[in-house]
Amino acid sequence: MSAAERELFGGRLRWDDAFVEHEGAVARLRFARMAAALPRMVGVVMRAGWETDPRALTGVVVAQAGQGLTTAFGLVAVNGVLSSLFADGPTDDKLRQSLPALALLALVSVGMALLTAWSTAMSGRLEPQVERAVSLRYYRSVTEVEVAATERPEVQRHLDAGKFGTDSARRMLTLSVGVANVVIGMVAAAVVLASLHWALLPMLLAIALPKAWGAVRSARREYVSRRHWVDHRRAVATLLQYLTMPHAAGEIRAHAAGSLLLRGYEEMSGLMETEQRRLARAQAGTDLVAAAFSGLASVGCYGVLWWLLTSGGLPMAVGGTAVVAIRTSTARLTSLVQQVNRMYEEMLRLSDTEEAVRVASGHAIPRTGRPLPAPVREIQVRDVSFTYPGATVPALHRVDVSVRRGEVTALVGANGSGKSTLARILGGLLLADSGDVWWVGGTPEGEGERVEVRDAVRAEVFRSVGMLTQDFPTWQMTAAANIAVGAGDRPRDAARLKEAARAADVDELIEGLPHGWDSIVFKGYERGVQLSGGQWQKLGTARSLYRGAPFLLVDEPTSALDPHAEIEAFDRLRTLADSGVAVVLVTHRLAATASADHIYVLDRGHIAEHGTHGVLMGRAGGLYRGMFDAQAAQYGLTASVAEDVPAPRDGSAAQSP
Ligand SMILES: Nc1ncnc2c1ncn2[C@@H]1O[C@H](COP(=O)(O)OP(=O)(O)OP(=O)(O)O)[C@@H](O)[C@H]1O
Repeated sequence: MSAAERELFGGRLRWDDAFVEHEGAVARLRFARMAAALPRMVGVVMRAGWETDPRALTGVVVAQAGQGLTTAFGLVAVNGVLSSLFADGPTDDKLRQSLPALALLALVSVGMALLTAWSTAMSGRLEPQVERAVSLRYYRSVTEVEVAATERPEVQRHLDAGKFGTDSARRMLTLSVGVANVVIGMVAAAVVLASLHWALLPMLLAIALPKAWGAVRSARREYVSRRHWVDHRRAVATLLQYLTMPHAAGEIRAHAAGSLLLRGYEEMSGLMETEQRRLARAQAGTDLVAAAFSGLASVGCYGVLWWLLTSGGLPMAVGGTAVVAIRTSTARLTSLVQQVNRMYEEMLRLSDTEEAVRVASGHAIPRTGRPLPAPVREIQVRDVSFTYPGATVPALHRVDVSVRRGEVTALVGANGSGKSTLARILGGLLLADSGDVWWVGGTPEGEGERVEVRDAVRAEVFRSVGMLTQDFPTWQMTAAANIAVGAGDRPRDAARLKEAARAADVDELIEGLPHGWDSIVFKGYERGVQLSGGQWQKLGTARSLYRGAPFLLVDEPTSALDPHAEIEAFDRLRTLADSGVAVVLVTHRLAATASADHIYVLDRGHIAEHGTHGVLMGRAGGLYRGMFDAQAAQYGLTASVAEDVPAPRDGSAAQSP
């Protein structure tokens, strides 16, 4: 382990053997399993090819088969030429007799060139399509995985490992075509050889086997090494990424973080070089052993040929053809070994992608279920507990919360008390470990039918929720796209886009940008501009409003806004609630919660208090009052002044859970 590894990542970044074993990676490496998996993986690639461009795939297959046949004809022609030349008689006659076979040889060369060109054109057309098909399958299944499942390290590792196999599909196709080409050629040569003399075939195999063994052994060694070093490799790549990230540029210079990162890179990549050296040495050793056995087999092969010729078991012409076939087959073999070696590695990566798709579908968000009541009146969280995978303490413990349309519900509490987790439970992103989350229908006057979120059509749940998370994504796309991405399941509606931007007070800003709505809100692009933190937050709010959902979950929506903008933003949320939307507001700004209809105070995953602002302030020694007074004191307000904040709309009593 390097010093940088300890300093920056707290310890050794290597997958241990037990984990790799547990993941089944080593089991998958066994030769027999790999040999069995090869046709399946080639099948995956071929199926993707057939689904995207059947004509191109047919073209490739026909061209390959044609090349094999052409090779066989070539050897027959060589045999014909040699038989004519070795026959008794005057040289002129022998040459004349060999002319038809020579003409066939010329024809074979032309045919081979045409078929190679056709195969190149067809596989060039097919390869990118196969890569796209496999990538789409992988990324589609990854985006359908339950959020909670993505938090589990064993699922995350599978999904991560699968990423590397998407372009392997393309390379697998190229290699499959190459290998098929060589194999067909060799099979053709083998058939011709076997028909000349049965003993020639085992000789060819004896030359081939040691090289194949060496190739598989080296590929396997490299794969195991790559699995062990995957975290380390990712960490090194991250260090380099930081160096060029625009938002890290300031710290990299002002805090000299750049020197620290570069030192880390130098040390850690040095360690990887040591591993590369080890692999190269091991590979050289394996190659030597394989070459030695293959060489011995070649000597034996030519010895047998010699004996056959001298003992009269083989005519001279057939011996000549055999030498040509062995020479070309050995050249083909070298290319085969190189390609199989690469194919084996690509196959391992592709099988990681296949495994990721399988794991992802095992944790996919269900597509079916009960439809939500229409209209939904409120969400009732009942006795809900939730622990993040790998955590020892529950993030939520036996929580009861009701969120109604037409009201602002505030969630407050110390850092880590569970507010964001509760918001994600409300939004259907996380499913409770125990307890229920009911989506209740009806009108303000009366409760209707109810559906538990696990049984519901989740797509309908997502359609009913707009959300602005604390760390919402800032897409490197246009301002318009950054809002429209709030409803990726609908065609873009320009009028509603403008309306959402106006409601979030960001319309004038966008229209004033050099390229207006088409400005890319990321510097570095030709139409790129840089937005401030507060401007981004307004854009994020516009995105959640564009969703137009009856439930709006906003997590610290004003943390980057100036005081005036903040007051306006909270006023707008109030207006939105008055229009019938359920607004769930997660915030530390307690001045803003004063006008909320209901406030839940979380403490280490429990609901410690709930009620209106007025009532919670009436609880001497209460958590809410303590937090509010602490904030008021920062502004130099006395308790009596602080109590002058707007009164809640109703006078409901404080309730304790
Ligand atoms: N993805 C996660 N994986 C594991 N634990 C998590 C994850 N997200 C949050 N936690 C843990 O769950 C607890 C509740 O976190 P949560 O983000 O809900 O708190 P919060 O009240 O929103 O905090 P803050 O005010 O700091 O945003 C914390 O102990 C936190 O460390």
